[in-house]
Amino acid sequence: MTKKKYAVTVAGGGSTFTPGIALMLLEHMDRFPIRKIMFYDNDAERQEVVAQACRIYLKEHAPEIEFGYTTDPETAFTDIDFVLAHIRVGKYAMRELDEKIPLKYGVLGQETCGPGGIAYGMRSIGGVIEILDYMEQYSPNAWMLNYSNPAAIVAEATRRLRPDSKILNICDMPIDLEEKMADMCGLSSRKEMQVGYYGLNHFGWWHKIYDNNGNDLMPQIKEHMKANGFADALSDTNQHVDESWVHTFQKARDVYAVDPETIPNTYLKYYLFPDYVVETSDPEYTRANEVMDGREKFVFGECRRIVENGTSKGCAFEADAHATYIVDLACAIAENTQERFLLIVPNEGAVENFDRTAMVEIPCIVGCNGYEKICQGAIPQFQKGLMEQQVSVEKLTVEAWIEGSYQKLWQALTLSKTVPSARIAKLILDDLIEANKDFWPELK
Ligand SMILES: NC(=O)c1ccc[n+]([C@@H]2O[C@H](COP(=O)([O-])OP(=O)(O)OC[C@H]3O[C@@H](n4cnc5c(N)ncnc54)[C@H](O)[C@@H]3O)[C@@H](O)[C@H]2O)c1
Ligand SMILES: O=P(O)(O)OC[C@H]1O[C@H](O[C@H]2[C@H](O)[C@@H](O)[C@@H](O)O[C@@H]2CO)[C@H](O)[C@@H](O)[C@@H]1O
Ligand SMILES: [Mn+2]
Repeated sequence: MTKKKYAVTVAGGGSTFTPGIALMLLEHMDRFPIRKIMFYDNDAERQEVVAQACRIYLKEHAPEIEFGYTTDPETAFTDIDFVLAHIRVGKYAMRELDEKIPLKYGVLGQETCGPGGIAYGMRSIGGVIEILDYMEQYSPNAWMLNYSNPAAIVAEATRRLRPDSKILNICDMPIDLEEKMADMCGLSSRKEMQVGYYGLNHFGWWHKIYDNNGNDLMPQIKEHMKANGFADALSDTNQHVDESWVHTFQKARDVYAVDPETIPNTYLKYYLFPDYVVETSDPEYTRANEVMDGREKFVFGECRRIVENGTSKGCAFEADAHATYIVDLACAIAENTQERFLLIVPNEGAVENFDRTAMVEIPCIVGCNGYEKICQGAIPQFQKGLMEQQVSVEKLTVEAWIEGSYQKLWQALTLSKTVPSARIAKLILDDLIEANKDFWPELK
């Protein structure tokens, strides 16, 4: 029997991740056959560069795949099976402001955490909902696999505004960290482990890790965490080589020390050590600058070279190894594989002693009808306390966006563990409003 072939739209066609994901899709055609790839972006000029290069690559490596790119929603979303969504509303220029504005007031500046994450959330909600609506209008049976950030706020917004939509919100940070933990245990892949995990996106903990024979791997992993955090297991791929990421993996040792019973997500450093993050930040040169000078220059330079040469031969692009989870997830839906993934889903009792309406990141089993949650039981007081504060920040942000409420956004910023007072929260908020006037709803 011939296997069904799928049509995929990449939303955020001009993303720095698009070439790596396109190459990765080609590498996995044996298990996820593709008949059409379409790129969609609302920045025609930016997308053009990436798309022209990918067109050449695809023609040379998979000419049987129909390829197109567009800024027209109907063309982008008609006759498709999956939307892979990685948009960045406001692009790096706004990420830079998200990071630099809080630093002016001695508060950390980060893409998805603290005030920067809240500001980015206020921009992303509308963009992601718009794409979801296009997908439902033109391909009502399609699924959206969303990894546009800040995933926690985007997921809460989709829960509130589009509760019945076919969208799975997922993050690749736990995947990367699980690969590192598998490496610490001498396993060749995270797929040789079964994990228990609970939290919010970029705010969670592993509480159980077994190998496929049921042996407890936590003692071994804890030894590594105690000594060097995740730094013992730096990936041998070319990802995360930037110094700032290496520091993050090392700093996980101190984050782990706060609760040695669990293994923390690296993002907890922003909430548990915000003073350290501020002290080690350069307010003139943040991660956005690093990415613009590094990944963005590299990707766009390489795309332009392919177009100039008229061939992709000798190009430096590689399939994004970490992104294979996207194919795993698409296959789980398309072929009912019932594979386990950490997804960001409505709690509804899966974390027993936590807000039922929270969007939690927990293991789920995925098949053709969506996901089933795996209960994680009751969580300890420390994690519960932190999560209650952070989930309230995320919920208030979404409420502020829906209601156009200045008051609620001020409360969200004030409640963030990264912000010292309501006074500082207000100063940051007023600067963010000015910077985001082209993107946020008007706040009253
Ligand atoms: N969840 C995860 O684990 C994970 C991992 C990596 C990256 N990401 C996310 O992927 C996204 C892309 O990251 P990047 O660094 O490549 O950014 P990028 O700026 O290079 O690409 C984003 C693209 O989205 C486009 N865009 C913005 N708003 C849009 C809209 N409303 N409709 C259509 N297109 C729109 C931009 O024009 C741009 O081309 C970000 O949201 C990032 O945070 C998530
Ligand atoms: O600062 P950036 O733009 O380099 O990265 C921010 C993103 O970091 C995480 O994603 C990593 C991922 O963990 C890794 O496996 C690989 O694919 O690179 C990604 C980007 O560096 C995080 O999960 C994302 O949400 C962030 O956007
Ligand atoms: Mn993430």
